[in-house]
Amino acid sequence: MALKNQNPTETIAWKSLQELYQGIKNTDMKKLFMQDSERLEKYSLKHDDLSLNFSKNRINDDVLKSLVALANEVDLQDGIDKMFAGDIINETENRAVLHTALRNKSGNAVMFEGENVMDEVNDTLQKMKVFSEKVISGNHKGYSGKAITDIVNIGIGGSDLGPRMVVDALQYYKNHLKTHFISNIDGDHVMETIKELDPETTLFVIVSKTFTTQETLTNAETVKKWFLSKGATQNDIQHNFVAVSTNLSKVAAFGIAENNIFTMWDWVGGRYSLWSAVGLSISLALGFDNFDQLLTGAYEMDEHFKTTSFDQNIPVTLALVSIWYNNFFETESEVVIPYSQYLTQFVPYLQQGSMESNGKSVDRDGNPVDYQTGNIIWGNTGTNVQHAFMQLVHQGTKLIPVDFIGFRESLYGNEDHHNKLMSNFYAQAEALYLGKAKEEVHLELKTAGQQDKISKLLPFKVFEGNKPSNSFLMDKLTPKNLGKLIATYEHKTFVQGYIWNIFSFDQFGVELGKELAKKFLA
Ligand SMILES: O=P(O)(O)OC[C@H]1O[C@H](O)[C@H](O)[C@@H](O)[C@@H]1O
Repeated sequence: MALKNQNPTETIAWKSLQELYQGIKNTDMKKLFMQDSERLEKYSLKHDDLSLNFSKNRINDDVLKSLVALANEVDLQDGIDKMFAGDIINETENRAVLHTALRNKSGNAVMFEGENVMDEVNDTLQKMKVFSEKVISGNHKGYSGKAITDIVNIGIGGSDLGPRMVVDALQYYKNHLKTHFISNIDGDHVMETIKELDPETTLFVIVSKTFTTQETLTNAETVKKWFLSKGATQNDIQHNFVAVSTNLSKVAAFGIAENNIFTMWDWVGGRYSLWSAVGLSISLALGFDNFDQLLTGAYEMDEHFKTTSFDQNIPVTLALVSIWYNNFFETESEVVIPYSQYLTQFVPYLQQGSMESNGKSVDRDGNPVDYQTGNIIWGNTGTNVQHAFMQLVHQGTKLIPVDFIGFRESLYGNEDHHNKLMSNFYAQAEALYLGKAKEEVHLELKTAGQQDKISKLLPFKVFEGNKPSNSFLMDKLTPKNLGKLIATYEHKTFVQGYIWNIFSFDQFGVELGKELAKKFLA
């Protein structure tokens, strides 16, 4: 069944949010904290060791109630249920959206077109497990009989960003296999990556849902030529090349043996596909058990998302608060700052997930929307960003809500570093919230004996404050916690797209450039 079609701006809740916005837009959050001694506790949500503190936002109980009322008025629960049930909610492509089935650990069936998709999902997972174990143990040999030492993932977009990010984020858990990612059509990318590789001991994983993507096919052909030029034969391809795709005939035409194809399905969107065989590089690099833990974490977040009331629901709250700024404060972007160097690739990954999903300007009826949809997502890791772009967030003219992501423990246990890292994590949220008033700056300069400079320097040293942020905290960066975090943002994206009354699961906006590039090439 199709998703409901409801212009969010015509709801009663939207109107009351507009009124509430007028009342609260300039309210100092310090005042809100003073008025309610339980604010921090009330505006924090927990799921196992993951907590979300969203108290430093320009919201109060009335705003939250109206945001939840908005979700109810557009019948968000119906949308959630339809997604999990395998309804054709990707209507423009006539597809179900079932990435949640890929991590369904409940043991329950997920029916699509009269069949339980879990049978095929589990078969593919089993195939990934067996294959990964064979490669890791050295039992799977390259064409000349040597064990594999290097894995090269060739894919782009969702067939690159997810596996690349997870392998990088969880490198602490990695085995001896070296992993490389080739995505760009830029020939220097492929040449730079393969120059040190030994064709005898390298396994190429070609990942393309459609197997028609120009970048991936060009890179795969280049790599195949290189492989064949190094003394390998056509028949050797079966030992050193595998593919992940829905397009079995195209993969076969490339020369990859049927047994070396890992299937995926139309109901998995590219940007939601790391949980499928698209995650083969993850399972190879980290071992299948770690991949499975990633799935478990995502599954646990799915359960939370599906069954928790909206006012206690982490992805829903995150989405609603984001809509509050995007549509009422008219902020344009959100910055995401993980305090872990391991999460360097997290924002590029989120950018595709969020911006390719919700960068739409017609509603589910095909009419232009007259309100803002997809946010611009950007960011990088703390503390690096404090020495780069945070100046603009603290003192620039734009209001930019921030998501901070931190961990209570580091992986190597270096307390000195971790304490310093986390003191910065807390300090940034606090600085954005508190700011620094004129009086404070005045006193500071006076105490420093710089009275003569006060009149000149004071305005430059003032921090307006009252800038919003959410803070995520988890115990440690584990495969399971990463799975939860990714699923949280996936569901946030879904909720936003649902409320904005747009289709989040197509991406026609990428096509025009592709078509024109073909013309230019000709
Ligand atoms: O996996 P593929 O079919 O090669 O697609 C790779 C990527 O390219 C497309 O243009 C889309 O924008 C992405 O959503 C997709 O992930």
